[in-house]
Amino acid sequence: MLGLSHSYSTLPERFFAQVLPSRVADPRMIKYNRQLAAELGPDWAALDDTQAAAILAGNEVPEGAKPISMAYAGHQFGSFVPQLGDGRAILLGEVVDTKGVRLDVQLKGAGRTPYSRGGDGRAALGPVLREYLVSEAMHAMGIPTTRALAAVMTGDPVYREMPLPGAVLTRVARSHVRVGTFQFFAARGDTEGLKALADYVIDRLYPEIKGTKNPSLALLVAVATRQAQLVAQWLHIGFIHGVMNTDNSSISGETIDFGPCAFMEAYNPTTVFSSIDRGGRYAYQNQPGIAQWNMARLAETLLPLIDADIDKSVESANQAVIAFAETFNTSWLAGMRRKLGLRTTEDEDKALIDAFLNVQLVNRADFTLAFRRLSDAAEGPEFEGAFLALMNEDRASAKNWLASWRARLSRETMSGEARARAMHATNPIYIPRNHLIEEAIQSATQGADFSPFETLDTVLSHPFREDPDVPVRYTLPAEPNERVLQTFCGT
Ligand SMILES: Nc1ncnc2c1ncn2[C@@H]1O[C@H](COP(=O)(O)OP(=O)(O)OP(=O)(O)O)[C@@H](O)[C@H]1O
Ligand SMILES: [Mg+2]
Repeated sequence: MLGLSHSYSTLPERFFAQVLPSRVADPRMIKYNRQLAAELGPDWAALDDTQAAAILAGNEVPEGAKPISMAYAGHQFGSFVPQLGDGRAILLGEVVDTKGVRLDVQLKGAGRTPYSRGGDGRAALGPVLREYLVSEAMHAMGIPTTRALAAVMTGDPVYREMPLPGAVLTRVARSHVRVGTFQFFAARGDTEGLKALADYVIDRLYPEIKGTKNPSLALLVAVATRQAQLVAQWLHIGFIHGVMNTDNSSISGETIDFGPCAFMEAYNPTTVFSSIDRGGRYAYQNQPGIAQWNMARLAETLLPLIDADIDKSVESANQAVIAFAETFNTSWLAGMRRKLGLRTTEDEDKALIDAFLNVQLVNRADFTLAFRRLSDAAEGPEFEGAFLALMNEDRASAKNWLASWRARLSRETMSGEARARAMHATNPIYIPRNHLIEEAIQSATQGADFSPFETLDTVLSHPFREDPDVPVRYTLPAEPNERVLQTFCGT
């Protein structure tokens, strides 16, 4: 008994399709996330790898499961597609975890569904490993995200440009409802459906809103707030989502869909990796604007629920969308102050931060290491060596900036040691660097060797604690010959 329950399938039938996972040839566990399994409950923790593989590859439908795929729509690269839905994802059910939080347990890559359109319903091993590693790394860095409970090999090939090993990822989320789920009903003029969906997510994700004067407006404000905070956190660690379509924008405010995501190394705000993002729509610096655009699309769907008077509705919704910018700016600035070791606030801090980013830009410095080695330097000027070694193009600019930073620090009361500790707890040393992920994927795909994946997963589980036993290459940007210039959408 895995304690599966089913709140989403109490919604009207048009919200989802009942569908069973397709059988696979030879399920084999790559990695069962036992820590997360324990959070789901003792029955999940008690599964051995073979039992878990059979269930999480979809071959054995556990007692109490009622598998469904969810309907949704979405704007993809700005164009509206009225009918998407889980084309390869199947929700086994929900579990109330040991902390009392209701979580979706969903198989991604579990076979065709009524929403598959032309697709095969499957996932290749590479994207499954990428999603596992990056989503768990995000979690370890304290960023709201879907989690990875398991990666299982199916024993069946999937055909992309070539045959590749197939795999299934088990994803755990506070909810898989997306902006695109609201759009699905709005596009059909289905106000009743919208109301039922809004009530559902308020009940499950935003219970504090229940009983307020205008719950639909409060919902918009709450989602926009979480999205603004989320994207600020992405920018703080150099994360580029890569495919911020409205169907990949979560109502719970979790990071979802790690298809073409990647981390920026040398700081450059125009960085793009995704092979399908040719216009750079989802570049690093565009992410807040795009998230706000996505919130405008959510706002449009909620208009009929906000006020019977459409003008009033538009006015309130507009304000909520405009407020996104302020929430984002506040979150971004607060996080950047933490990254610089500042506790107090001064008006010129934004300029100090921008100047630091500019020093990184002109020096083509690694964004992650620049902040980490600055954290080391917080102990005192004698620890500046490693920081300055990153600044090879215009070291004078880095030295000047350090002087202005130290002048700013002199107006704070924290000791250098305490500041270094605080900065080390917010500036990661280990991030999922693209070439390390690629290396893990290559050796798993080509040589069935999962040890680089295992090692990387372990290293990424302690992003803020530098471990002298971990080889230094896990902290370094790619060498020119290792550089990954593109990531490919995981379909
Ligand atoms: N191999 C596939 N077979 C069928 N449908 C697919 C496949 N890959 C993607 N899709 C569908 O195409 C749409 C957009 O794909 P996208 O890459 O955003 O999603 P995804 O990575 O499958 O899923 P998610 O957003 O759930 O992480 C979704 O409706 C998705 O279910
Ligand atoms: Mg998606």
